[in-house]
Amino acid sequence: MAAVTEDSHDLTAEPGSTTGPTQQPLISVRDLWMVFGPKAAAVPKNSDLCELPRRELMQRTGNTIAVRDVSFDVAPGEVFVVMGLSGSGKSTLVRCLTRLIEPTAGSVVFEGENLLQADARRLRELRRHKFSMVFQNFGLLPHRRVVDNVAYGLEVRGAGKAERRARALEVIELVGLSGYENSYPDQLSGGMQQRVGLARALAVEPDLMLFDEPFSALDPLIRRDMQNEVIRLHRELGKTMVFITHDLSEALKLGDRILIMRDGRPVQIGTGDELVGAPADDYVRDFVSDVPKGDVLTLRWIMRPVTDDDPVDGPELPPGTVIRDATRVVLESHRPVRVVENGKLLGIVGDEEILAIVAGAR
Ligand SMILES: Nc1ncnc2c1ncn2[C@@H]1O[C@H](COP(=O)(O)OP(=O)(O)OP(=O)(O)O)[C@@H](O)[C@H]1O
Repeated sequence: MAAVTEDSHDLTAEPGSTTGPTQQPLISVRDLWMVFGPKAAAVPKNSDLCELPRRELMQRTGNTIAVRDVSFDVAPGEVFVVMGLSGSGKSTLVRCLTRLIEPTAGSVVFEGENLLQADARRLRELRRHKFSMVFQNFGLLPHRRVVDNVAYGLEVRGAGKAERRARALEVIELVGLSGYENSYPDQLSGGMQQRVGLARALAVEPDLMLFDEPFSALDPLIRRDMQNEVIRLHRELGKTMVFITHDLSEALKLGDRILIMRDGRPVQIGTGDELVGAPADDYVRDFVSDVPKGDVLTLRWIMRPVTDDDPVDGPELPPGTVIRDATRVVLESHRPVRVVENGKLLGIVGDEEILAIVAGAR
C-alpha cells in the first residue's frame, strides 16, 4: 500500500489487490485544491506556503487549505466513502464535486465532462438531473407534506403534478414510508425524516448521490437501520454514492472503498480490508486499531504458501471470504483450507492462521 509522498498521488492498493475501479469512472477527481481566503489561487502553486502548518498559514496569509491535492476515481455503482475527523475537509471536498463550493485548482470530470468548465446553466442542469444530496440536518421544507417534499426536485425540474405525485409515491414506498405521504416533517421521528430525505434524493433518479454525514444526528439504533436501508437501496438500485462520515464502522459497513482524509490531505484510499490489513501510516493504523480484524480481513490476508508437506485435499474457499465466515470451516476441518481463485490454488489457511487473528496476534 502506497503512502502519500510528495511526488505520488497513488494512494490505492498494491498490484494483486482487489480494489480500484477497472471500468470508466463516473467521476474522476485530479489534483483538487480548495483554499479559503484572500489570493487563494496563489497557495497551491507555492510549495513554501503549502508546507506551513495551518495556524501559521492563516497568520501569514489569511488562508486555510481545506482540500489539498486530492485525486480519486469513483466507478459507476460504487459506494465511495470519504472519512476523516472534524475539519479534515470532507464536506468541502464533496461540495467541490458539484461546485457548490468552487475549487481553487484541479479538475473534476463527470461522465467525461470537466465540470470546472461548465457554465452556470449547465451546472444547474447537472444538479437537477444528475446529482442529488442527502444532508445531516435532512433539509426538508417544514410546511410541505412528505409527498411534496419528496416531489420537490421534480417540481424544480418542471415535471407535471400527476407525474410528480406518482413518482413521489413510488419512492415513498421504496423507503418504507407508505402511509405517511400527507404528514408534515415535524410529525415524523428523525429516522423517518431522513427517509424522506433519501426518498427526495432518489425521486430525481440521479446518477450520483452525495451523502453528507446523513445519519450523524440519529440515535445509534436508528442509525444502524438507516445504514441497512442504504445498503438495501444500493443493492436494489445500484446507484453510485459518495458518502461522508467521521465514523469508521459506518465507513467499513457501507464503503466499497474508503478515502481517509487528514488536514485536507488524502492519507489512504482502499477497501476496508486494505485499510485494516495494510494501513498507510500510523494515523490510519491508529484509526483502525480497534476494528476486529476477523470481521474485515479476508483469507487473502492470512493465507500462507503451500509447501510440499501440506496436505492439499482440504475444503476449498475463495480468497475473498471474510475470516469470521471461514473460521468454522477451517477449525472443523482436519486439513488446511485451500484458498482457490479461478481454479488456481493461491495458498492455504489452517488453525494457526485463524487463531492468530482471533487472538489478536496479527
Ligand atoms: N467557508 C469557509 N471559510 C473558511 N474556512 C473554511 C470554510 N469552510 C470550511 N473551512 C475550513 O476548512 C477546513 C475543512 O472544513 P470541512 O468542513 O470541509 O471539514 P469536515 O471534515 O467536513 O469537518 P466537519 O465534519 O466538522 O464538517 C476547516 O479547517 C474549516 O475550518
